[in-house]
Amino acid sequence: MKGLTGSKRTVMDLTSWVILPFLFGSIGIYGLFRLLQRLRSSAYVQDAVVVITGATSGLGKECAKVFYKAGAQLVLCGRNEEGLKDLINELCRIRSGSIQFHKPHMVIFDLSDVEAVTSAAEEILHLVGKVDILINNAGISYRGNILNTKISVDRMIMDTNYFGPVALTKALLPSMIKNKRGHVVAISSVQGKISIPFRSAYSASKHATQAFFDCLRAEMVSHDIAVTVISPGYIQTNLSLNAVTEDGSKYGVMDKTTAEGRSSEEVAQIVFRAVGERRKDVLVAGLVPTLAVYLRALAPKIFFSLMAARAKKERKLKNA
Ligand SMILES: NC(=O)C1=CN([C@@H]2O[C@H](COP(=O)(O)OP(=O)(O)OC[C@H]3O[C@@H](n4cnc5c(N)ncnc54)[C@H](OP(=O)(O)O)[C@@H]3O)[C@@H](O)[C@H]2O)C=CC1
Ligand SMILES: CCCCCCCCCCCCCCCC(=O)OCC(=O)COP(=O)(O)O
Repeated sequence: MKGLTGSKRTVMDLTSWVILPFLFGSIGIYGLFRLLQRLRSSAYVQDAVVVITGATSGLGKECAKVFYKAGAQLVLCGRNEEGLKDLINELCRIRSGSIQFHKPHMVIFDLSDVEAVTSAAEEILHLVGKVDILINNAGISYRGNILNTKISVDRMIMDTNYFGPVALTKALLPSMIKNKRGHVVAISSVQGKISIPFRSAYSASKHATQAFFDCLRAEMVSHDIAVTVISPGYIQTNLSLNAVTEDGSKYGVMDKTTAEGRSSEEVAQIVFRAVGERRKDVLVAGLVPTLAVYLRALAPKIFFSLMAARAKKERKLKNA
């Protein structure tokens, strides 16, 4: 320390005795906090009966893998029997460490058919007796101009993305309440918080989803049933390929936005953590979509002008 001036020595003393211990201490406490949170999440999911809709592809399939590896008893739902069988075979090939795995069940039904949904709920309860966590993930997107879109297309999107999950949730809630344990998850979208041009039916279905499950959360507090709404931005899945157009035909294009989205593995991990932490509302988006959500709430006039400009630009590109 010879040759150091008094003020330099004070700065060094402050760094070694106050700032560094505080920094390392904080990192250590944060690390411990995260570890405890992870252990709590794992304990919450282990041996829990988890129903996942839309498990045949994309985010649903990845959620199935994450929850299976955490020891959940899965009920995988979808329309495609072969796809579900392949997934079950893939899961059963995963080697177990210390966690006891459960062989998944599958239930096949079309979410856009409310009667089929009600029978499926009965089948689920018959198979596993109870449901601890319901993940309403299945969904379909849309591309089109409101003026040219058949009302049957609007209905089909609402049936699949809104009425189907609502019917399934209503059919399973009484058993959750009876068991005094339950958690309902809705996979919505950034488009459940803001509407963008040429997505009317999809965006409307996701806004309705947000509203319904926000209401459910409040009504279920007295029954101790948790409700989580997750609103992701673009994810690399088949969503745009499977989207429907104005006349109900398949869009069949892998959009650049979808291809450049987050990986479904990453989003499935976020879903897992959000469920384990009993989060209420989770926006999984980058800076621009997040700012757009705030802009819609705080300065709607600016947001509407931006959307009008976006519609004009997209229309021009289409007609070019
Ligand atoms: N990809 C993205 O950019 C984003 C996706 N999301 C949401 O994530 C969720 C999952 O979509 P994602 O994985 O991306 O897309 P995918 O198209 O890859 O998966 C959609 C799943 O929903 C199922 N499904 C569709 N229609 C029905 C129906 N009528 N009855 C039963 N199941 C049906 C599909 O089953 P089948 O194999 O039978 O067609 C499939 O398993 C959706 O709710 C979507 O809105 C939210 C934000 C962004
Ligand atoms: C203060 C600066 C604010 C800047 C705001 C600018 C407004 C920019 C608009 C951003 C729009 C983001 C849209 C994101 C949409 C999205 O992530 O959707 C997820 C999906 O569900 C995808 O479905 P799709 O079928 O549309 O591929």
